[in-house]
Parts: sequence; structure tokens; C-alpha cells
Amino acid sequence: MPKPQVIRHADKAELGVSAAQRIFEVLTSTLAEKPLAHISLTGGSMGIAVLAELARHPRLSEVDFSKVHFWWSDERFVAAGHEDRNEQQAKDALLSQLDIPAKNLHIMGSTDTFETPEAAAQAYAAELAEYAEKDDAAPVFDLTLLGMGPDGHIASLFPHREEIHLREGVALAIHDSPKPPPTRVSLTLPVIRASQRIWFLIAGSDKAEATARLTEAAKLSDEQLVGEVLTETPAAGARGLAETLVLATEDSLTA
Ligand SMILES: O=C(O)[C@H](O)[C@@H](O)[C@H](O)[C@H](O)COP(=O)(O)O
Repeated sequence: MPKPQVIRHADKAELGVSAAQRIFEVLTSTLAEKPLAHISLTGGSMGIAVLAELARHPRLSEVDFSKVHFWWSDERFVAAGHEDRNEQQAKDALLSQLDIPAKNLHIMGSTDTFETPEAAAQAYAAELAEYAEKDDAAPVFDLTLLGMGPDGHIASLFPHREEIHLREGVALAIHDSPKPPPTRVSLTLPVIRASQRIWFLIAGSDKAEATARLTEAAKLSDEQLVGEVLTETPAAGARGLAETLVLATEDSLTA
């Protein structure tokens, strides 16, 4: 797996426009070669800002979204439609404006549809398996977008907890998340890593410490991305099969 590459942006606005253009290019190039494109979305302010920018892309209507499937790397286990829901924020920013079949939006379960986040995680794993090739557990995402918290978390995989180290399983329930709301569903790191491209979307000086740890870990080999490195900075473990980009603003790269 190639090592992460940092791409610097003056500010959040430039990062949003640049990432939206890159996503447009991945969508068009993927659909030129394959019948479907699988994109895994993330929550968080930068992840949603990029979707809003993509909604404004002048050539977006050239994409046949009936061939695009959207997945989530994590979701807050609250009522469907709640403003905290990553899927609701993604719909408000972009998805509701697209001519896309509902079945192409692979929404993680909510408190309306499942008794427990464990049940929601199990159902999501089954949905991922339906779209997997051969006997894989999930489709290989053509693109995974990831925000990163100031503590170095990705999706709902937080530092100093066991979940980032899980090598079995596809999706899991997260309780007592240090980032509210407390109950979530998240993909495991192996499923996130089964992405052709992983792009981090990082903005803000509050991310500088974690981004410095991420870029330091970028020098390590895949085999070294274990133990303390992951415990301290879960984001360090996310590497795409073909590409890992750290799309970051200057103020997040200053430590
Ligand atoms: O559900 C979530 O909260 C997100 O998936 C989370 O992983 C987010 O991407 C990071 O916390 C970065 O969020 P910001 O871009 O808002 O800092």
C-alpha cells in the first residue's frame, strides 16, 4: 500500500473545492471503467462541507448516480432524520439533490429501525456482504472519505480503545464515544482499508497535533501500523490499496 501523500490547501474553502473536483474525477473515471462506483462517506464538518461543495460542481449532472452507491464509515445511533445523523447531514448537503435510487444509499441503522447498535452493525455487515465480490466481507470502496478528530480518531474508532485494533468483523457498535453522541455504529479498520483510495479531509489548527502524528506515521511500513501507533492515532492505520491522500489546510499542518 503506497504511503500517504499530504496535499496542502490554504483554507477550508479551497480544500472543499479541490476535494469536490477530485471526487467528480473519481466518479467519472470509475464509471468509465466499471458498472458501479462505491463511495464511503464520513461525518464531521469537513466531510459534510465537501459534499456541499460537490453539490455545487458545475458538471455534476454528467454523473449517472444510478450507478453510484454511497456507504458510511460510521453513524450516530440516534433517531432517523435527527440532525446528528451523518446520513441526514449528507442528504441536506448533497444527496437529496441527486437523481439517485434510495437503494443506492446504504444508511446505517437508527434507533427507529434497530433495538441496539449491535443489531444495526450486524445488519450493515450483511448489506455490505451483499455487494462484496467473491467471498469478501464488503465491496472494495472506490473512494473512502475520512474526517479526523483532534484526537486522531477516524469514523468512530477512537484512541486508547480496543476497537481500532480489531482485525475481525465488519461493523461494530460503539458505546460511550468520547465524541457525542455516545452511541454509534462504525466500520472496522480492515473494512476501511479495503478501499482503493482513502482521502483524509482535515482542517483547523485543533488538528495540528494529530496531523503531525499522522504524517509521522506515514513514514512507517504497513507492518509497523500496529500497537501503540494505532492506540495513539487510529487515523494512522487507514491506508488505501492504491492511494492515501491527506487533504489538509495549512493551519492543520503547523505543529
Ligand atoms: O461521526 C463522526 O463524528 C465522524 O465520522 C467523525 O469521524 C468526524 O469525521 C471527525 O470527528 C472529524 O470531524 P470534524 O471534521 O468536524 O472535525
